[in-house]
Amino acid sequence: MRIEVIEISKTFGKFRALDRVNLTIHAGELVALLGPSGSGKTTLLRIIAGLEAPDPGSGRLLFDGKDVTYRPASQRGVGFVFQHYALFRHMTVYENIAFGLRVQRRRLRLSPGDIDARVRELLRLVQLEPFAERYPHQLSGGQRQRVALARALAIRPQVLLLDEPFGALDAKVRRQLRTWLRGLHDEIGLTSVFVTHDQDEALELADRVVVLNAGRIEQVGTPEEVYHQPQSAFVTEFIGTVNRFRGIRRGSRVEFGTSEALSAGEEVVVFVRPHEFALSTIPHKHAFPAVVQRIHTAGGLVKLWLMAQSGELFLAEIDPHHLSQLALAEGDTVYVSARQLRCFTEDGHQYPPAEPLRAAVGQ
Ligand SMILES: Nc1ncnc2c1ncn2[C@@H]1O[C@H](COP(=O)(O)OP(=O)(O)OP(=O)(O)O)[C@@H](O)[C@H]1O
Repeated sequence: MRIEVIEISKTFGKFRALDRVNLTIHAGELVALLGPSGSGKTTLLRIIAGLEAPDPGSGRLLFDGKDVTYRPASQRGVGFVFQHYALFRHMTVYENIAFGLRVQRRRLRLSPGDIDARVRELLRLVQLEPFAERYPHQLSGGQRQRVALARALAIRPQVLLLDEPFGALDAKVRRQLRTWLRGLHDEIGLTSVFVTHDQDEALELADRVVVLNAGRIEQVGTPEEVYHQPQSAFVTEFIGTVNRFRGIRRGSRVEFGTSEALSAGEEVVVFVRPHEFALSTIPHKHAFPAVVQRIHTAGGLVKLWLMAQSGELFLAEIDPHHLSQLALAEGDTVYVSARQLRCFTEDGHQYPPAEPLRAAVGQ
């Protein structure tokens, strides 16, 4: 099922939770809605579900080209899973999954034999066959969330909507369920949309990531695109770890990290990811000096907290072998250049790619 969101806005009182949102989700895609708290992720998901209506006359929602903007949720063929699994406590796993099938309109309702076959198939799909007769309180959080998924899938929806589906679970179970959900999505060929504020979850799981900020879409792209080619200062800072510097741009040259009075030019914001720095113990033209504040060696990469002469504290990551070559200790001076940087105007706009920046740093 292809989902098209066209110019949709949503206002609560005077507050605009969604501001003219446009988005196409292709059939079979797994898409993440990612953004900080209050950015409008849940509101957008609820509008797609039919649990919330967009502002009257504000826009349209199409499913496979058909206008469903005002179609009730029960007639959209969508399955939902929410953060708090909301299973029926007095029903077994089996009954929870069967519930949606038993209450379907008579015209659509399956025979008892077919309902049983469908529930058994779902129990197998979510790997809970041995737990069919248990009650929700006898299950772990991850198992309960899989029951919620089976229940959502029982009506054979073409669209699966998930709101922070793993939010209440611990990190290890979350990771397991993520991998499992990806497999399930591919196996049954659904179109799935899930809300998360966890960037790792979005980047690992989704085909495409929609980054929301204050009710607007900042960027839509594959995980690689939003990570490696962020199109705004917001996306650059929101996805992955990044250092932010004040800088001055003159043509294709950018200066930052220096205490010298910055030469005349346009004030810009410069972002460099920790692994994009090159460190040297020898001064050179494109490097600025910084003092090593702390060295953390636990983990695959060494983390170095450095202080530039400008007073800006920043993080560099290098491999342990490189650290031993540099023989750095806390308090030493190191010369820093950036292999790659991203540069934005003060109001968050990126320079057009037509004007490539030389990776020039320092004085
Ligand atoms: N029913 C409502 N009445 C008034 N304001 C609302 C309502 N629902 C949402 N909002 C407001 O709209 C904004 C967007 O809310 P939404 O739940 O979509 O954000 P979110 O990105 O999902 O956030 P979170 O990650 O915290 O769940 C928030 O500022 C929220 O307070």
